[in-house]
Amino acid sequence: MLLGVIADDFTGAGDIANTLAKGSPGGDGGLKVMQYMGVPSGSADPEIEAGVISLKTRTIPAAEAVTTSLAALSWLLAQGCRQIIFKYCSTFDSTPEGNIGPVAEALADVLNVRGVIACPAFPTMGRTVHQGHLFVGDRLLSESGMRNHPLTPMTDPDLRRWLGRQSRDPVGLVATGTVRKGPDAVRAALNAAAERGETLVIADAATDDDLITLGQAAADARLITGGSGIAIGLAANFIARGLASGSAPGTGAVSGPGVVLAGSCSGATLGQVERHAADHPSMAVSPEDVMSGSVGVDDIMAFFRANAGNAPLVYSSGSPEEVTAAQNRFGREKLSNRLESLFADAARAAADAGFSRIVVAGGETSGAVALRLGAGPLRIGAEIDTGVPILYGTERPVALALKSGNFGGPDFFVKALKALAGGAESAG
Ligand SMILES: Nc1ncnc2c1ncn2[C@@H]1O[C@H](COP(=O)(O)OP(=O)(O)OP(=O)(O)O)[C@@H](O)[C@H]1O
Ligand SMILES: O=C(O)[C@@H](O)C(=O)CO
Repeated sequence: MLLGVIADDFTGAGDIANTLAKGSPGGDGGLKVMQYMGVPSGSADPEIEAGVISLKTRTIPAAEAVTTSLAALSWLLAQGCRQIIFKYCSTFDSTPEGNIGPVAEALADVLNVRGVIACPAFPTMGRTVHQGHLFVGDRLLSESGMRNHPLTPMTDPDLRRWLGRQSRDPVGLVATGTVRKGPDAVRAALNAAAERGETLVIADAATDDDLITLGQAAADARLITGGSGIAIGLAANFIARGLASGSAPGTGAVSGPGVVLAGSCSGATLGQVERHAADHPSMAVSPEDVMSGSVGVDDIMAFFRANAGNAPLVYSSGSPEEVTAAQNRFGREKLSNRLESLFADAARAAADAGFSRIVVAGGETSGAVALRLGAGPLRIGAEIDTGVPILYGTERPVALALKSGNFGGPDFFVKALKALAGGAESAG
């Protein structure tokens, strides 16, 4: 294994696994990638060139996130990784307590590095960094839908300031002017930042070319942190050095019926739920239903069975106002845990009953589902929509699409179900 990724959520893990499997735009192919569910216990298949460990550490207490991420680091180093990426969200999802700063600094301490790139940019999805400020499309992060996120409301677009609140050491900046001078200038700026005692350094990037420059500058870096965009140029580094030969994402098809589970309340998911529910069977699960226990796995399974073949959707997604009201009533963590467990149990019961294509919306929700499914490490297939690959179970015959909240076009659920069936005509 050449490259190891520690991802703070499951959909983000799939996102970067997809980038590494595809390789650089117009390049010589990607790496052989496997996505692991949590820190694996045994050794990796020696064929695997990039191992992506999916953790669910984005919103847990910072100390626990650090411990789990360090365990992931040890496993990856034991597999021979020369380079480690800490993958977080392209919208920098975190709180003033963490977990990006504490985890990144702990990894840097173990690897004994300073002047580490921190770059969430993902220009294809409209996430760009200018003078250390994160934009979503043409709005500052704090003016995007992310300000209403149920778990990590992003209220400050100044990444140096936001990361500074979570970090022990001062946070640096490599701005566009330097990035556009090329990899040598970036390397020099990172070295200077390290000299000043800056462990983490926000790097500007507004285009894929900027990210490729950062990737070239980081060819020998032991640690890089960022969104999936930061990996765009990395497969090419290993291929250019003759360490990897360049390969294509895997293929496959799974034939059983499909289901869709949406626990994300992000803008894109709300639109996808509305669109899908307009012409497919759908079941809304409200926070009240879940907390009172009036709706459980048996009800969801009865709904799936009654609608097998018609792409049934179960969702809890609500508007920002509904989410806030429910959180105030039941407590944020308690409600999230109950909703996530219900979706996880429902997905497991569905897979046990032969529903072998499972589409999930939401990173936390996907994490809960994937851990409960027991599908083993996931093979990376073709990209369904930007940042969302098909994932094939290696220990049970299921195919998954784990979608980040704000990813995917309005018809994503149908598109994904068809893709999981190997490009079938109908979604059911
Ligand atoms: N109606 C609701 N009210 C309050 N919380 C909800 C509701 N529906 C879902 N949730 C919780 O909100 C959280 C949504 O997070 P999740 O990561 O799944 O989606 P997301 O944040 O949109 O996706 P991503 O992290 O990929 O951007 C989950 O913990 C989920 O259980
Ligand atoms: O970076 C992104 O936007 C996604 O991979 C993600 O992590 C959302 O949860």
